Formats: sequence, C-alpha cells, structure tokens
Amino acid sequence: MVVSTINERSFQAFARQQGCQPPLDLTGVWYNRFDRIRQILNLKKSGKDILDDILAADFAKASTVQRTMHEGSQVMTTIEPANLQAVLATQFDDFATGRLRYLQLGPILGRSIFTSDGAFWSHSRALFRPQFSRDNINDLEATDKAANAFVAALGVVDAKGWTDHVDLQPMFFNFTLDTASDFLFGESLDSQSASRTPEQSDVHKLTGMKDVRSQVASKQFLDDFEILGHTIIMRIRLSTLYWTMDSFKFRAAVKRVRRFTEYYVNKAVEASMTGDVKGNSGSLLARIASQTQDREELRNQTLAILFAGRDTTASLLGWCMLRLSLHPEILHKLRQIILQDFDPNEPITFAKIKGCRYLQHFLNEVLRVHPTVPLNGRVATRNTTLPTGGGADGKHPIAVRKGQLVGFSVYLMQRRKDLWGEDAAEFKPERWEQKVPAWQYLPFLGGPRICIGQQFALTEASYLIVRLLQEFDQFEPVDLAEMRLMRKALGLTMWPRDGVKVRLHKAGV
Ligand code: HEM
Repeated sequence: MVVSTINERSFQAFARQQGCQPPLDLTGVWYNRFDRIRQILNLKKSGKDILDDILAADFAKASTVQRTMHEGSQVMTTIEPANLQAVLATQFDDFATGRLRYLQLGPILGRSIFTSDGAFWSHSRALFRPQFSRDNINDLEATDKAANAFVAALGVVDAKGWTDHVDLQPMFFNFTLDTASDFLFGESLDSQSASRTPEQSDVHKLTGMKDVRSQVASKQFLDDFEILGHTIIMRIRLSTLYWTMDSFKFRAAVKRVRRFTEYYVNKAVEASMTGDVKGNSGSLLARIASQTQDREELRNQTLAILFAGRDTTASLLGWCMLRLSLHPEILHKLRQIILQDFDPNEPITFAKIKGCRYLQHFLNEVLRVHPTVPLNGRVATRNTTLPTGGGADGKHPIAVRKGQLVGFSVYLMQRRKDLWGEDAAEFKPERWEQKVPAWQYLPFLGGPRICIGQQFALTEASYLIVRLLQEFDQFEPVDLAEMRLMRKALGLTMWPRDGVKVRLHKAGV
C-alpha cells in the first residue's frame, strides 16, 4: 500500500514535469465497466463486431482515450499516428509485448521471436533476419507448385467456362500452409491436395507418426492448427484470466503439433551435425540449425513462424478476392495490366511483381481497409509519455504508467476520414498514386519489430493473384448481398467471416 502510494506520487510528479494531461476518460459510472464486458462476451450472439460496433464508438470524440477496467487497471487506446510511432519506434525501449503475451501463447510457442522481448527477442530477430533476405524469398518454385495445386483444386469448368461454386477462403489457408511449410521445412505439407482426398486421409490417420507426412494427409494437423488458433485468441481475449482456457483437447493438439515439428527439427539438427545438409539445405530450419542446435528453441521458433505466416497471408488473400468479386471494374483493370506485364509463358518473378504498380496499389488498399492484424498492444516498461492526445484539445503529451497497456487499432486508424479524406471508407486503389504519410498506414506495424515476413507475404499473395487473373476473367459471388456485408471473423487475424464463395469464369471459354 505504502509502495503503491509512493509510486503513484512519483508518477504524478513525472506527469507534471513532462507537461502531460490525461486523455479523454470513457470509464463512466461503475455500471459501464460491467456493461462493456457484457457487450464483448455477447459479440457472437449480438452479431456485432468489436471494431466497428464497440471500439469505433470510443474514438468518435478523440483519437486517444482511456478507461478503467472492471478489475481496476487503466487501459489506454490510441489511433494517433504520432503515438504509434512513439510506441513502435522512437520510444521502442519504453514498450514491450509483455509477459502476458508470453503466458497466453507460451503453451504453444514457448520462448520465440513472437513471445519475447529484450535480449532473447534481439537474438531471435538476428537469427531470422538473413532468412528473409531477398535471395531466400526470390525462390518462387514452392509458390508456383502451391499455385498450381490451387488452380487444380478449383476443378474443371463447365461448357460455358464456369467452375462450380467454391469457397476460396479455406483454400487460401491451405495455400499459405503449403508455402510456409515448404519455406520452413523444405517440403510442402501438400494440404491443398490432402483436403481433396479425405478417404485416403482416414486410412493414414491410423498410421500415427510412423510417417509424418501421413499425419498431414490425415487432416489431423489442420484440425489441430484450428484448435490452437481458436484457443490462442480466447486466451488473449480473456486477458489475465487466460489460464481458464485450457483443456485436454487443447493439450493433446499442442502435443501433436509439437511432435510433428520436432520430426523436422531432429532431421535438420542431425543433418547439420553430420554435415549432411543436402536435401533440405534450402529450408529455413536447416539454415538456422547450423547456428543453434537447441532443439526446443528450434521447435518454438519454427512454430512461431508457422503461426505468424499462415493465417495472416491467407486472410489477406481472402479480402483480395472478396474485393475483386465485389468490384468487377477493378478486376478488369487489374487483369488487363497483369496480362500486359506478365507473359504467361515466362516465370512470374519477384522483380516483375514489384514492378507492377497497380498490383501494389491494389494490395496496399486491401491492407488499408482490411488490415489482417487489426488490433494490437504494448505494455509500458517504465513510466513514460506518448507525444499527443492529452487534455481538452487532445494536443498535450500523455503520461503512461509502468505496466500500463497501450492498445492500438490500425484498422480504425486506416479508416480515419481526417487522415484519409471523406472517401476513406471507399475502396480505391488509385488513391495510392499519391504518397501517404508513413505512420498512418501500418498493416505490418513499423520500427524494429516490423513484420519480418512482409515481403514473403506480399510476394506469395501477388503470385497467386497473377496466376488466377491469367486464368480467370470473372469472379461471381454466390450471394452478392451477403458478400457486401463484408462481415469479419476475428481470431489472431481478421478474415472474411462468410468465406469467399464464388464461381470463377475461365478466360477465353
Ligand atoms: C499479410 C500478411 C502478414 C501481415 C499483415 C503480418 C503482420 C504482422 C504484424 C502486424 C506483426 C507485428 C506483431 C507484433 O509485434 O505485435 C508481425 C510480426 C511478425 N510476422 Fe508478420 N504478417 C504477415 C505475414 C507474415 C509471414 C508470411 C511471415 C513469415 C513467413 C511473418 C512473420 C512474422 C514474424 C516472425 C513476426 C514477429 C516479428 C518480431 O516480433 O520481431 N509474417 N506480422
């Protein structure tokens, strides 16, 4: 008690010294605190979403706000570019991902690049940096293979050139799992083809881990991945009550996914010890196994990359195809440009992808209105300040207590009319012909912890878009009214909740 009074006094003195004023307080009467939890717990039932229906209302009066939570902690949230720049870059050491993230994700990822701060995070970042160099992501052979499997999974077209009705979203999850696993392990999990042959899968299910590839064919790995993804997001939403989200099912899934990853880790470590790096010498795991032979670390880091890389890119692809289905004029323009820039008889290269400006503008715009990581946060490592958002005019610096959570939503920031113009809610790739101020657009965040897989993700997403538009010239929604609602599913990432249900028309038929 005495310590907390002293701490509070010194915090108040620090705030005065720095000329800070508090941001708009939205706590209201005691009842509001509980009503807030009720709203969040009822989201599924009410059909509302946390971004547009709950958080957007918070920012109607100010771009940085705070509220006291039911258990008494104070949480600040901001959609102010200058504050994000401070948290992520200029005051990087004053903020961390925090112990809570480690506790929430720890049972799956242990200590890894995603769940650490300080020295261990710096070590992890240094370990991975060279792996995401241009040379390593320039090799598009695996992406080409996965793109071919994707097109094959669409099936044959009818006499008029139309495919059957398909939901593209699960196919995107398979596509990114296959490319990420190839990049990590040096061999694809071939989940796209496995999903198409379930009868074969059931037979393989019985063979357990004798043949690790059969585990994938059995769909077990995909199911486990779903269980882990769902549990992770619930543990994050429950904040300090994360530990209540535990079950035998969850633990069994963790065990299987870890065993699966250990199979590849053991292979890579043995190869690095015997100097026999043939075969998977091109994989990320083989390359990092030549630097550390700590099997537990290799397993955790590998899983972190798999988690960080799979759903994010699949969600991006989902929104891309949804937008192309809703805006035939943009589909037509993009397709014409792709036909001009990419000769179908020549390989789709990194250089050509980067050189196709309208494709870049299209992706930028998709990630502006549908950033696949829409919500995030950091914890203050010491008493510190944010540059703006305090006081009645919202222009004063704000004091942040050590241990306080600062949440931010790039989704809401990237839709602000005062930053993006009156047409902020409209989907317009053309707006990217003008330069955009750096810190108001952060789908991959920024600063030292910027997404390490950004180029990898954009390249594989572009590759598949090019391939699909070379083959198909129309995407017809199965239910246009439903698609126009653009309802969001929110897990660790955000993807189209109703899937991307379309039929595609083959060009030239
Ligand atoms: C559209 C696709 C993607 C988006 C929007 C995205 C977004 C992000 C964001 C916002 C973060 C910061 C998280 C935080 O610090 O709180 C992040 C970190 C990270 N991303 Fe991505 N990501 C994508 C694809 C990928 C891919 C394909 C990979 C790897 C193959 C990857 C690997 C990582 C890793 C390892 C981190 C942690 C970096 C660190 O903490 O130093 N991401 N990503």
